[in-house]
Formats: sequence, structure tokens, C-alpha cells
Amino acid sequence: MNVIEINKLTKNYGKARGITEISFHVEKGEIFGFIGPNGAGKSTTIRTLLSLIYPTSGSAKIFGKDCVKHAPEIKKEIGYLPAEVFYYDNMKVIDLLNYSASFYKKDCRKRIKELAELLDLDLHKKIDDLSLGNKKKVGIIQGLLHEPKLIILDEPTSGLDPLMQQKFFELLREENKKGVTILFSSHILSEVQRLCDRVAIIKEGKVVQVEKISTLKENTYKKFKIETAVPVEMSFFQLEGVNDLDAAGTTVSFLYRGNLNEIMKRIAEVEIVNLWVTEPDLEEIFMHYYEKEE
Ligand SMILES: Nc1ncnc2c1ncn2[C@@H]1O[C@H](COP(=O)(O)OP(=O)(O)OP(=O)(O)O)[C@@H](O)[C@H]1O
Repeated sequence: MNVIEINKLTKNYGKARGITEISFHVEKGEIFGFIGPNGAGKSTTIRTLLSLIYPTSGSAKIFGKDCVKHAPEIKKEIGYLPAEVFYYDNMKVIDLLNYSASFYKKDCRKRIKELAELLDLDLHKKIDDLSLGNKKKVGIIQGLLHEPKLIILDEPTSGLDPLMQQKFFELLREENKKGVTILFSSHILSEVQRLCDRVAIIKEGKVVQVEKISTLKENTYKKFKIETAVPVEMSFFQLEGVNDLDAAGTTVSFLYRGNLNEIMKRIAEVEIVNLWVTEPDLEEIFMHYYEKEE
């Protein structure tokens, strides 16, 4: 079952580009990454899903219901953490969270306490006195206190220190184990790699690829570095699938995508002293999506 279904969703901000014909779906129980550089259209897509803004054309469904027509009932089941959080600074954290909880027909007090303990947040401080990271924690608790079935997070880790990010990711994994679906937007590739099952890559308002993280890594190149006993002509390794070939003395390096047996046969023809084969990280895989087309 698909929890989110987005079909040719388009939002124009007057003449400015927002998003153009975005389509993808998120299955129940997935942690789905939505990744792209600043200004690519992640927040616009998310705000449209939540009916905070309306699409110019196209449609989106959450829990099988149209996002615009059924916005109020859908929202009860969603936890949303916006990219930027703004509060009435004079309020105490606990008062703000109790106020947020009053929108749901549930007793959320126990969950608020649990989350505050887990994230190490003092509920009795004034929001005014909190650091940026602690304000972010208030937003996280606000998004999760009603135990939503779908969590939508827009660049959630900005402002959190590495230890707190780790705790936050553990919390998301725990929620996910209970069956909660998560849509996680980010421009930080490593965190998407750590957390998500699949990703949609967005660039300049369009989705350019939707893929499993594991497939993205499998179908990509490997990095080879070879140390030979005597210098070898660089052209010796110029096979189909070899790129970025480089040589210095007895060391040759290149990227290879193709049948590994072919490249191993070629390497076996020379006397090697050492060999390193490494996986590129997501950053390198995605780099070409990030580069602007001329
Ligand atoms: N209210 C608005 N009015 C006009 N243009 C807007 C508005 N909001 C966003 N845009 C434009 O729409 C495009 C997508 O922006 P959006 O904020 O959705 O990107 P994003 O991927 O979330 O990036 P970021 O991480 O920087 O927030 C950008 O070109 C942006 O300038």
C-alpha cells in the first residue's frame, strides 16, 4: 500500500519555478529520502503535500485521500517538522507542547515526557532561552507527540549536534519499526544513506531519479588503485567502462563500471604489488545530479 502518491505535481510561484510534474510514491513502512540541493523544490513539494500551499496542477494522495480535499483529516495522522521553526518566545516549552497536543483527541502527556527525556530537553524552560538545537527538539516533539502514522521531516537535522542527530535517527528507526512511514528531506547525502531505504533525487524542480539506496550503490562504478612492480603504460588499462584513468610512477588509478571479471583479467596480466578496490560514497554517485547543466 502506498502512503504517499504524488502524480505530476506542479507548483508555479508566479513566474518563478517551484516544482514541475513531480511524481513518486512512498510505500507503507518505508523511510524514504527526498534529496536535492538548496532551492531544488523539496520544501515546495512537502508544503503542497500538507496543503500549506496549493498545487498549480497535478495531484497528491496521502493514505489514499486527496491532499487538498481531505487535508484536515489527513493532517491528524501526520507529524510534520518544518525546515524552520518559529515560536512565541515567551511561552514555556511544556505550555507550547500541551497547546499543540490539544489539537488531537488523545492524551499526549506521557509521550511528551518520554520524548523530552530521550532528547534531553528541559520542558520547563522558556522558548526564548533555548539554543537553536533545543528549539529544533521542541519541533521534533511537536511533530511526534500524537504518535502519527506518517512523519514528514524537512531538513530535520540542521542545528542538532552529532550526538543528538544519532539519538534522533534512533528515535526515527524505533518509530519506523512500529510501522510508521517516514519522508525525510535533506541535502546531506550521508544522512540519507544512513537512514533511508529509497530516495527520490530532485533537481531544479524535477525528480531526476527514484531508486533504492542499495541499487544506486550496486549499479555504480568502483574505484581501483593498483600498484605495479614496474611502471605500466596507462593505456594498458584503457578498457570499456574505465574512466578517470590516472597514472603516477608505479601507481594507476581509475573508476570502473562493468563486468568485474574483465578488469580483473587485465590486472592479472601485470605483476601487482598492491590493489585497492573501494566503493564510491553516495556523494560521488550523486555528484553529477548536483552539477548544473550548461
Ligand atoms: N514563496 C515563494 N515565492 C516564490 N518562489 C519561491 C517561494 N518558495 C520557494 N520558491 C522558489 O521555488 C524553488 C524551490 O524552493 P524550495 O524552498 O522548495 O527548495 P528546497 O529544495 O526546499 O530548498 P531549501 O533547502 O533551500 O529550502 C526555488 O527556486 C525558490 O526560490
